[in-house]
Amino acid sequence: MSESVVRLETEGRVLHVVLDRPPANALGQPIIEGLAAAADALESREELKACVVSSALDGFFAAGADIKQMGSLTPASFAEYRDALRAPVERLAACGKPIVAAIDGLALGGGLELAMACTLRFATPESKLGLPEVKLGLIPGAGGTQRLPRLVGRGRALEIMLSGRSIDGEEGAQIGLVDRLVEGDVVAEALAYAERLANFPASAMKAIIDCVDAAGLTSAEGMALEGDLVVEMLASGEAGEGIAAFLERRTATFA
Ligand SMILES: CCCCCCCCCCCCC[C@H](O)CC(=O)SCCNC(=O)CCNC(=O)[C@H](O)C(C)(C)COP(=O)(O)OP(=O)(O)OC[C@H]1O[C@@H](n2cnc3c(N)ncnc32)[C@H](O)[C@@H]1OP(=O)(O)O
Repeated sequence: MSESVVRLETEGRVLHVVLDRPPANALGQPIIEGLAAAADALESREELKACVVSSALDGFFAAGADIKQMGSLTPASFAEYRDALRAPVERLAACGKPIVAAIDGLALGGGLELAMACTLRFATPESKLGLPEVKLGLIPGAGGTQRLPRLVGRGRALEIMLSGRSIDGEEGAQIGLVDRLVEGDVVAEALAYAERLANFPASAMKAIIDCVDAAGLTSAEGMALEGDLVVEMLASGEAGEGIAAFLERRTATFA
């Protein structure tokens, strides 16, 4: 099932990971499995030297964790899926090969967290990026509270996560969340960039990434705290109201 919603296409020495789970690339089990398969390929196939992650869906990169499946989860199963989603995302972040997220549309919640786990983000000006978990009574739980501050600074990260607002690609490029603003075909540009990188030694590219990230885009303590608190939020009645409101297409009312 996962191979149909996450296509792994080899283009020379570049792995092109295409998310294709209508209607919004919600990060449910099939996509989680597909991302794990992508991490397997990057870790095991030496000939693959770079990667692009894109979406086959018009208007969506990925709209985040699957809210439709969230409402039925207990805190224990939510924690299980938190770890199931985090695992491939962190493996991609740690694979030592450059990964470009090619964003043309909505990258929200876990969708943006996936993009932030990539080495670079290329986006169109009209793309929308955000961590709206607070609107559901949740918090980002797949590394967003760790990576966003290190990419854009503490203040901007807090302003974005506390408000749950989305920013467009232009603003993303201004604050350092988007590394290349692309008018037109962002996937083609990302693939062309990745193909250029694939001509360089894998060891040198890994060394550059390792040195830049030596200070870490995440900390073990921070990831542990985020992981515990996202489950705590789900266990609170607030997240139940947030999830129900989304499913009932109404505005949530929090205490
Ligand atoms: C079995 C696996 C369990 C899966 C749960 C995993 C739990 C583990 C999580 C722990 C880690 C946390 C990870 C992360 O930090 C948490 C999150 O990502 S929470 C979700 C954050 N994202 C959002 O809040 C966005 C919600 N969506 C919207 O606000 C809007 O849909 C939109 C994206 C702005 C688009 O709006 P519109 O253009 O008006 O379109 P619609 O609203 O009608 O949406 C179209 C269609 O897509 C469905 N959809 C959109 N987003 C999601 C989603 N996140 N999950 C599931 N489905 C989604 C929407 O319901 C519509 O479907 P349709 O009604 O047409 O069938």
